[in-house]
Amino acid sequence: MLRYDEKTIVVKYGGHAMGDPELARDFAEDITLLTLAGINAVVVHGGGPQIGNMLERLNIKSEFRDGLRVTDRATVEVVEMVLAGAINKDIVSTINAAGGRAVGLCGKDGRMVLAEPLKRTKRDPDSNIEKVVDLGFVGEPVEVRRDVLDVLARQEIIPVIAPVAQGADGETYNINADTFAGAIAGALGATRLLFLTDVDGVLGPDGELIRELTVAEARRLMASGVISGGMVPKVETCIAALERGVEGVVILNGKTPHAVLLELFTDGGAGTLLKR
Ligand SMILES: Nc1ncnc2c1ncn2[C@@H]1O[C@H](COP(=O)(O)OP(=O)(O)O)[C@@H](O)[C@H]1O
Ligand SMILES: CC(=O)N[C@@H](CCC(=O)OP(=O)(O)O)C(=O)O
Repeated sequence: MLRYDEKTIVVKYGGHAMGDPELARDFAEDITLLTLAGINAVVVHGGGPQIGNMLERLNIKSEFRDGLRVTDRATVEVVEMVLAGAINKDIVSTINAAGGRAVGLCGKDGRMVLAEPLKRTKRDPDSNIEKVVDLGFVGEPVEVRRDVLDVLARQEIIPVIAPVAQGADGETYNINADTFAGAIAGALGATRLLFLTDVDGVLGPDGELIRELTVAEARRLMASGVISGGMVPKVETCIAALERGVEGVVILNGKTPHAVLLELFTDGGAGTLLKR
């Protein structure tokens, strides 16, 4: 349940939670209401399935490794077009229609987020040597400047942010939206970080919803493969956010009408609450 002194809430709106116009209106109304109530609501969105559709229409093959899209130059162009273009403006329009004032941004705007190429290594099972996994233009946020968001918050303008950012090398990087949302929440000192996805939360080995999950349990479920695919970067981000001091980190179903208000204003909340 939301406390009176909580001011900044970051909501990650996943690509799988989008698509239904009625649910999109509910989401926009929830975000607008939070802002009217004096809360700085910040939206970070994804769009993985929508990028996939566009790549398919353009006949560009795409593959994921451990939940991240391998991103070559042609792919990053499409990623920026779909995320910072179509999806970002769609969410801005829906919030504006609900009576809020939204501004669409990506990490490049105002040099909000500086990206570095993601360095990920994996142990080769045959040789037992750590090898660098090359994901191309996949980035990680290494610096976040909050001043652009502070200016907007003072005017009660809702930032809607696409997870695309520039590197010091001037290149455009594709950042996993969960990771990006975690970095924004950390920089803002947000008290809550909500992940809206297409499942009720983290599901256990028998498909049951886990209402509360400690960091140690989450790590066990990732190691055993119960948590896999796109849920991995989400849970890893939750753990990092908890370590950075974000108090409430929740994964919930964005396909539930008014999921955000339900989570914040009912006793039991919804979805999976991650705890230290
Ligand atoms: N243990 C798990 N519990 C819930 N979902 C899981 C689990 N393991 C893997 N997943 C997958 O993770 C998906 C959510 O991640 P993702 O597809 O990246 O969503 P989003 O687009 O919202 O970020 C679920 O739809 C499900 O297929
Ligand atoms: C590096 C990487 O994988 N980037 C993601 C960015 C979008 C995203 O994360 O969208 P969802 O939240 O809807 O999954 C991608 O290209 O799909």
